[in-house]
Amino acid sequence: TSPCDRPVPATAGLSHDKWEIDPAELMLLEELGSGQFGVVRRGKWRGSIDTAVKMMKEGTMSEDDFIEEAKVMTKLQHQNLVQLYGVCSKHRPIYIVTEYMRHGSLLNYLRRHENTLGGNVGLLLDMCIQVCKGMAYLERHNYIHRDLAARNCLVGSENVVKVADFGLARYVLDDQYTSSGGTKFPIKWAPPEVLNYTRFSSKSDVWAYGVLMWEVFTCGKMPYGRLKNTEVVERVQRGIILEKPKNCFKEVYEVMRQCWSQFPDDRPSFRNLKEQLSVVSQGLL
Ligand SMILES: CS(=O)(=O)c1ccc(C(=O)Nc2cccc(-c3cn4ccnc4c(Nc4ccc(C(=O)N5CCOCC5)cc4)n3)c2)cc1
Repeated sequence: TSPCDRPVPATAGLSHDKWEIDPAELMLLEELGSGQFGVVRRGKWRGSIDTAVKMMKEGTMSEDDFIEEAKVMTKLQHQNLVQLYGVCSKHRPIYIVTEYMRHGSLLNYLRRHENTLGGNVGLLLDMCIQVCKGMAYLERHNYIHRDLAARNCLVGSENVVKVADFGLARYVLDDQYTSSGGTKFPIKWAPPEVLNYTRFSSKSDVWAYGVLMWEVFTCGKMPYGRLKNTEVVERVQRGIILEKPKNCFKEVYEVMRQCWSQFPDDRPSFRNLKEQLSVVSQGLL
């Protein structure tokens, strides 16, 4: 066959996929935790940038689809979203590299600091408002989280709280986690339309946000206590909602109740929640 006589485009080889991180620029440090998805370690990127590196165990996620989505996720930038720096996808396991949050998950932080946080309603409300701001940004970009909960938010210095792993749930392969009948499905954070039809939307994120507010004001209690998933589904479908936490102002509980309206359209948007919560915050403090 005749050699290709087309000129080589000037950009050939220069296409630095900016969401692709060179593992040689990453120095892996101590383990931060692990789960069925693999291990998370602290890392230094380009010598000085603190990162968290999620090393995704093979078979836990549909990697090619995730890598494609990573291009979009790196563009989602907000002070209350854990920034995705990029991925190392040229080897297995793939690495998901994000900004580092030094105090770990919001859930563990609430439980560890219950004695100091419990009485500080202003701080608890501020944490809720920070999560709401991150979620309002995702809502504005028509981006659905699908697994909003205190365990999926992270705490940094000066009580900064950020939303993590937005959209990641779509790529988890474990159908115990993805199907609403599965043992790992987050039933206690799901509204009726997700339980019945797996219909996710920003309004199903708002329902989950109401449960996150309850987690914050109970300093990390398990919603519905030790009730079995089937019992929770039955209650949610009958319109029974979580009770008001002890040290929670009724104005704050009123916001949670709105998030738990049976019909998605009756729930506020995150944009509206942000306004309501700042009025409540000014009124109470
Ligand atoms: C449902 S799923 O899609 O399969 C899924 C499941 C799990 C995950 C996931 O990322 N999990 C996970 C597990 C462990 C650490 C992370 C994890 C992710 N991060 C992203 C940014 N920063 C962090 C971070 N920071 C931590 C964690 C723990 C400590 C710590 O040791 N502390 C003790 C002393 O006091 C301070 C805190 C410190 C910083 N931990 C994330 C993501 C997706």
